[in-house]
Amino acid sequence: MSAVIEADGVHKAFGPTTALAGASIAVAAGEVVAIMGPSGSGKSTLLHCLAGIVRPDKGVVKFDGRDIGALSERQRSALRRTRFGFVFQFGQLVPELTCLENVTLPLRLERVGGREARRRAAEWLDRLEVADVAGKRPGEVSGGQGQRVAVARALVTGARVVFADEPTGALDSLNGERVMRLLTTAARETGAAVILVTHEARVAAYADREVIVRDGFTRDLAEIPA
Ligand SMILES: Nc1ncnc2c1ncn2[C@@H]1O[C@H](COP(=O)(O)OP(=O)(O)OP(=O)(O)O)[C@@H](O)[C@H]1O
Repeated sequence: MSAVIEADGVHKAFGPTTALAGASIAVAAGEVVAIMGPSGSGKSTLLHCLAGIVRPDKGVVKFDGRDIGALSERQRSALRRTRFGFVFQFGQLVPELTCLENVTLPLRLERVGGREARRRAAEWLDRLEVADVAGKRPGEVSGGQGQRVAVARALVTGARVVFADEPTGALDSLNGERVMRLLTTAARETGAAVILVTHEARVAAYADREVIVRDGFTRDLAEIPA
């Protein structure tokens, strides 16, 4: 498998707390991987290391075969903006902007012209079945609609990797499943890899593979004897 993103032997401590103690993972283009494990086991820290938000104390993170630890902060920030998409538990949409404007934002940051950015954003809202909320502000839409707008924003730039940290954590099961169905379908169509942190087996069921983090170590579920 040729990985689009991978971590090898990643260690990270916050003061006296060891969050990761040798975590490794490799995810291919178009693959959806669920990271599961007990609370405090290091799942979010692993996601943040893969996304170049947190710098590991030891170990390597590679995107497209390149060590992202060797990049400057500015280069890593450009990588996050242009190649990575993010969906968190609470959409983190900009409340003052309409849903359409929220989705155009990453394109405008890349200097895509206004008309083209609006066209592409509208297309993504449509794919995520939220075209009808384009003109509304995030405070005027439901939790499920807001998360679908957040998924559109994550994918609109042609992200190669989508990082989703408990993307359905604040939703009821029906809305959670709809978000997962649309996210995974869109990712498989575009060839984006999805790294999904979740507590819920029902959500992880949308992934191709599960990786378990326990006490800062990773284990591929396929490697654990039944
Ligand atoms: N910025 C930080 N400063 C100090 N300690 C931190 C920080 N981030 C994480 N930790 C600690 O590192 C460990 C792993 O945290 P992390 O958030 O990665 O776990 P998690 O598996 O995502 O947990 P949860 O499922 O509860 O969200 C925990 O003991 C946590 O308290």
